[in-house]
Amino acid sequence: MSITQETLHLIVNPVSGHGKGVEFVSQTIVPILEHLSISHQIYTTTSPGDAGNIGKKILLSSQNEGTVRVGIVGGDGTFHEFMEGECVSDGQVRWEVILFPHGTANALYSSLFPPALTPSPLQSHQALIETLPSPSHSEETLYSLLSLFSYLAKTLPVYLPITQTTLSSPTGAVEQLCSHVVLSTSLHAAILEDSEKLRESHPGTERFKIAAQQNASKLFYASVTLQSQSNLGVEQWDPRKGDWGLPYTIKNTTQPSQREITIEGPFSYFLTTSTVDRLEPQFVISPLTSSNQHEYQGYLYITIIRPLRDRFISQAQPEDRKDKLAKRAFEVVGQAYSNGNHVNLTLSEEDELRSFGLENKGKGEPVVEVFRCDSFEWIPTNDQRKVEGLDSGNERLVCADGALHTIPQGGSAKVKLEDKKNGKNFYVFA
Ligand SMILES: Nc1ncnc2c1ncn2[C@@H]1O[C@H](COP(=O)(O)OP(=O)(O)OP(=O)(O)O)[C@@H](O)[C@H]1O
Repeated sequence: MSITQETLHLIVNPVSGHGKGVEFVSQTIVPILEHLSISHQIYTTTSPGDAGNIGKKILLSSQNEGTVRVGIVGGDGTFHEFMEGECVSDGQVRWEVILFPHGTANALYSSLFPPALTPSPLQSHQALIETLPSPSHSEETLYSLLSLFSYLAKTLPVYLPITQTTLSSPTGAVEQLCSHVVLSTSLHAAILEDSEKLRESHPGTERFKIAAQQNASKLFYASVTLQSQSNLGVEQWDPRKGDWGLPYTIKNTTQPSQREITIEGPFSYFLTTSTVDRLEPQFVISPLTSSNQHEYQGYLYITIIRPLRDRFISQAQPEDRKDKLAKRAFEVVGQAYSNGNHVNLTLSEEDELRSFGLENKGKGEPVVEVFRCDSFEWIPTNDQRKVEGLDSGNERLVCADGALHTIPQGGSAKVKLEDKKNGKNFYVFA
C-alpha cells in the first residue's frame, strides 16, 4: 500500500515483553487493518533507540505537518524512544498514537485501561468485535486491542503531557530529558540503579527486591520548589476531605506565594507522573494522576515521603532507625498494590503507647504527601547535618522513564510540562 496522510505507521519492537510483537502484528493487527482497508506501513526496530529514528523517518515522509497516526507495538521504553526522537526534531505534527501493550510493565497502557475495570471497556466495543475477521480472539488479545478499538470507534484521542527535565550545573544547562511515564529521584531512582548492577548475578525480578532492601532505609538530602502558574497555585491532596486544597504539611518556611512553595528534605521517596497512575498493572503509585486531560495542559502529580515527619522514625533510638525506616517504607509503598491506598495512610496524632501505627484516613497528617503543580526544581543539598543512624543515598540521581541520569555537582533538575502550544503534541487513543 502507498503511504498517504491516512496511513497507520506501525512501529514494532521484536524483543520487548515476551518478544511476541512481530507475531501479534502479522496474526492479529494486519488481518484487522486489511479487513477494514486501512492503509498501513510496518517498521521493525533493529536496535535500542531505533524507534526514535523510525519516528523521524515517518516525520519526513509526512512533510513535517498535519496529523500522523502511529501504532506502537512494544512497551513504555519503545514509546519513550519514539517520543524522545520527536522531542529533538523540529516537526509541528500532531501525533495520534494507538498503543499495543507488548512490553513488560506497560505502565501507560494499564493506566489508560486499568485491568479488571467494571464494566469492561470491551462491552462498549462488542458490535465492532463481532465484525472482526476472527471474532474468537481471547479476552487477553481483545484487551490488548482496546486502543485500536478506540481509534476505530472514532473516539477523540487523549492529550499526553510530556515532561521536560533540564539538568544544570552551576554554569548552565547540561542535559535535556523528555519523559512520558515517570520522573523520579530518591528511592525509586536508587532501586533502578542498584537493580541494574545486580542484573548478572540475579537475572530475575528478585534483583528489584534486593535493590529495594538496599535503599529503603536511606535518606536523600534535597530541597524542592514547586511552582504553579494557575490561579489555584500549588495544590495538595487531602485524603481526609477527598479533595485538593492549599498545601498544609509544609512547616517552618515562609512561602512567597501560593504559586511557589519550597519543601525541605530529607526525602525517602520522590516521584512525579503526569500521565500514568501506575507503573505496573497493579502498582498504583500515583492514584490521583488523571490522564483524561483532553483540553487541559496537564499537571505534574508529585508523590513524596519525608520520613522525619513520622515519629515512628524521628523518635526511634538511632540504632533502631534503619530497621524502622525500611519497615515503614515497605509498609507504605506496599499499599500502592492495594489500589493506591498509600495516599490514604495518616500518621497517628496522639499515641500514648508510642507505637506510632498508621491509620486509614485518620485525624493526623498523611504519611505520603501528594501535590500537583506545573513545574518544580529539585536541588540536592548534600546536607552536613545527617540524621544519626541513617545512611544517605545519592540525591543527584534522576530517573526519566527508567533511564538514569546524574545532576552535576552543585546543580539542579528543573522539571516542567512541555507547553501544549508549542506543537509536537502526542495524543493517545484511550
Ligand atoms: N531489535 C532490538 N534489539 C534489541 N533491543 C531492542 C530492539 N528494538 C528495541 N530494543 C530495545 O528494547 C528495549 C525494551 O523495550 P520496551 O521498554 O518497550 O519493553 P519492556 O522493557 O519489555 O517493557 P516496559 O518498558 O513496558 O516495561 C527498549 O529500551 C529498546 O531500546
